[in-house]
Amino acid sequence: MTTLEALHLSKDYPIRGRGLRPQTLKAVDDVSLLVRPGESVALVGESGSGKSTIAKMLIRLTEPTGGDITLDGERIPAGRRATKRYRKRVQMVFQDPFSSLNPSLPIRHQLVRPLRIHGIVRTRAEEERELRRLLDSVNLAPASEILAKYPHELSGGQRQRIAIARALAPRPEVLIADEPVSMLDVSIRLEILQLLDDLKRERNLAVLYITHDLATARHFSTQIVVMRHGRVVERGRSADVILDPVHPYTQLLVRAAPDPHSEPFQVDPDRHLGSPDVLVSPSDPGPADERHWARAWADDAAVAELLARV
Ligand SMILES: Nc1ncnc2c1ncn2[C@@H]1O[C@H](COP(=O)(O)OP(=O)(O)OP(=O)(O)O)[C@@H](O)[C@H]1O
Repeated sequence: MTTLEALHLSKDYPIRGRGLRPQTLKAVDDVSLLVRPGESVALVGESGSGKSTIAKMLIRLTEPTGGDITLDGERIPAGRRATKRYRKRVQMVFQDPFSSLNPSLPIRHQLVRPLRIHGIVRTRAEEERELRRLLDSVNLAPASEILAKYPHELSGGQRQRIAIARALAPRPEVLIADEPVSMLDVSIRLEILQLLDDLKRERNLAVLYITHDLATARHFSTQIVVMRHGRVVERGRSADVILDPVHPYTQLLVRAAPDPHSEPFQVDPDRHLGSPDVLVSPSDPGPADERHWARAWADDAAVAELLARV
């Protein structure tokens, strides 16, 4: 199975400065990461710290300014074919299931496409079998009903399950999950994170989990990497980073995190996750306004469309 490694990754964006001279923003500055099979690494940090830029570089949507990305120690050559082979192995789950699925296509179409593009199925019979297997793996049933639906006919949680099934379709070895539950209702966030965790174990996936949420980062990840202003300020075993943070910024994040022991946190009573800190704060940002959806749709849909093609 596959280990994903980022070595001294950096990304500069040109920005308009005050003077005439062009300036650059170091969105990511010398970041190294290692994600092993069967392991989840959480990338945490405040908004603008560079987490999504790292995800975009790792899925090869953005070219790094410097550094390398390797799979099992091998650098990925440039070019469309190599990118397609890479994306068969490294898949992404986006933040917003309301926008990452094409609203005008039935679910069947959205799942069949990656199966065909990556040569997973050859015959109609194989296609049907694989579609059912995919839906089964994300706990969605009955298959024939779900496959005939359009995204707007599904709930947010169901849509994110479909997005996860689509990411699993090429049978990837690495999954990048960029804030996979932050747009969902608080009541279903844990279910989706638990699903990702189960899939990681069953399929020995290497998972990079990008989040603002320290509690779920700790519970669902082996390692936590803390970013600030494009740089890694602290990393280590999840429990160590949360319980004994060394860097003042991590200490601040931990102090600012909602207290999982105080009301009104919610937990799914049917799940015994073994840790009181796997709770979700209802004060987290919920669904945003209409304009936000429109903007988010434009972004995520374009990216998901691009990934489906290559
Ligand atoms: N295409 C771009 N052009 C210029 N600047 C960009 C671009 N994309 C991101 N940035 C800047 O890079 C920095 C890092 O952004 P990034 O989206 O990676 O942060 P983030 O940690 O993922 O934030 P969030 O949690 O809000 O998604 C920010 O200052 C952002 O404004």
